[in-house]
Amino acid sequence: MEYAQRLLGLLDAWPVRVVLGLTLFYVCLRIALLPPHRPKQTREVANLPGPPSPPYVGWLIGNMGDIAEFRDTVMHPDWIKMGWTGRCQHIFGQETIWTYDPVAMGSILQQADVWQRADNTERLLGRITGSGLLTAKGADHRRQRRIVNPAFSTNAIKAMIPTMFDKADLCANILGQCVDDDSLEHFAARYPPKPEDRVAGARKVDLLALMSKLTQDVIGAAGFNTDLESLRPKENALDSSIQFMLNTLFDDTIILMAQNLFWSLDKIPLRNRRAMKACRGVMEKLSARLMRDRAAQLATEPEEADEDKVPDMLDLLVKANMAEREDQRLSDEEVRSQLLTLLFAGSTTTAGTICSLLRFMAKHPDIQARLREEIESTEERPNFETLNALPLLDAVVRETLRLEPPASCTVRTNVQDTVIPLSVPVRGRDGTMIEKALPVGKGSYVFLSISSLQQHPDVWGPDAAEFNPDRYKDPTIPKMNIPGMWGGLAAFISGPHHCIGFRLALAEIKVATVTLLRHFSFDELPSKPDIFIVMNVASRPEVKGESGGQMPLLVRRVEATA
Ligand code: HEM
Repeated sequence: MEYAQRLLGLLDAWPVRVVLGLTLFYVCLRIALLPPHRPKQTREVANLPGPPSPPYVGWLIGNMGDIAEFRDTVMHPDWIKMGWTGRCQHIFGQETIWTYDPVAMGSILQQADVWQRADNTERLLGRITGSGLLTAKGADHRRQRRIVNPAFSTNAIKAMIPTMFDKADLCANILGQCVDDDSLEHFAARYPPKPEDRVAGARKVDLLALMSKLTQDVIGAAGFNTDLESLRPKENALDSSIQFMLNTLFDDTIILMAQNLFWSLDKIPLRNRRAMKACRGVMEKLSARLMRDRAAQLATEPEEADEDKVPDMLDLLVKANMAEREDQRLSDEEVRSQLLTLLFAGSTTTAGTICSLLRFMAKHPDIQARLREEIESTEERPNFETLNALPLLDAVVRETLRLEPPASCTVRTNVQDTVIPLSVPVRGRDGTMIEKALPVGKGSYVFLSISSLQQHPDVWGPDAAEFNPDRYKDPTIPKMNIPGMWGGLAAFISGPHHCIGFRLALAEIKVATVTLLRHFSFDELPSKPDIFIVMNVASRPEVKGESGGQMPLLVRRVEATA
């Protein structure tokens, strides 16, 4: 009794109260924020190699420190050395398995019914695009994909090439004005040039801004037969809302991740949340107008006039909206979401890739000169076949997508206990080898690191980290079978969710490169800003010390350099 009274007496001391209060708060927080589901951890997963969690705050922040430090490649180089498959910890004790073993990745991506997109990825994408292809699952996904597929066939892409050149020419005109004329300086660069970047006959230009406008207009014109008017040297609501959203999306990374894990935090009105809502509002208004106009047009068009016409994306979507058979029909909401998905997924990824490619050209003037020579050896507007027959252009696009893929990773979670096949054995924490298969419990998160696979020296040679388009002359490269759709790369992944727009993207990147390199040369800025790629919805270039996405390069007219 006396002992209990002495213990209670201790509560009068304020340090004891503070410690007890904090402990109680921590316990309540852990209970309130328990992740939605915890996978059953198998012995083999527990034994996977991986970085230790930091002391004291391990449960709270996991290995986020390492992840944040390497936002561009996503996987910390020290982790890569630990094994092709391993495990790390996200915030709030969320365990994540990583792999860049090509056999494991291929098997996971192929079994889309067992391995689905992770809820948190879907929730984030769903806020932007609604219930389109990027978020649909199972039978819904198969139905949506079947309906949209014809708009991405080789024939459909061939028919889009002239439109792509029209838009690329318009883009080149604006770029020309930016180079020649001070009046467009505000349009050309996000930040004014430093004194050393003011070079006669050349201009600092933010190519990300321009390429984003170009790729939006290409989707508008080629996919929806509509001028979205992003490529105008004036404010455009669609472009501004997309850029504002992308620039704010990862403002509060930890809170955003927490919101994606816990529904209870979803209502915090962060700036990025408001930006997402505003952007979705602009895109929805636009898609409602597109649907209304096309439905009216289809209703008045005589049926037989359609015979030779390759249907565009909007045709297919609006017709599916009117279809009588349920397995061929898309609801109003699904059509709207599909439009948002195509507009969004189709522009951010491709714009980033064109920027990366131009920067590689700026860093490697010798390759830029060789590529320009190849481009000048062909006609002004090469057709689909000729575009694909330019070997250096193909190798440069491949090398760009290898080193800076717009989606540097993707995450999957399994709906049942299963086994992941491995082609590269892993040494476990206890020193034993995990050889051919990794049993995993239902609800595991697996992080598929596209970048790590695409930059591994065992696959691409000792100079894997370097930009070297000539590596593809060696027929033994890549040295492993990569689970991908094109060029021996994983950039467009494989399986039922592989990128539906990969042919369109490749054609668009090539058309833009041919047009821009014919007329302009690209150099790094003399002030040598530290440009790095950050994870966003799609990877995005930024400059150290400056806010928002941008790709500033020094641009001059080719005639001026001759
Ligand atoms: C360089 C450009 C591009 C790259 C590297 C790229 C990459 C990818 C990747 C990796 C995925 C799989 C995402 C996942 O499941 O985790 C994907 C899906 C998708 N992409 Fe692309 N993409 C590009 C351009 C485009 C374009 C131009 C469009 C359309 C106009 C597009 C539309 C889509 C759609 C709709 C999906 C969802 C497919 C499904 O789940 O069935 N992408 N893309």
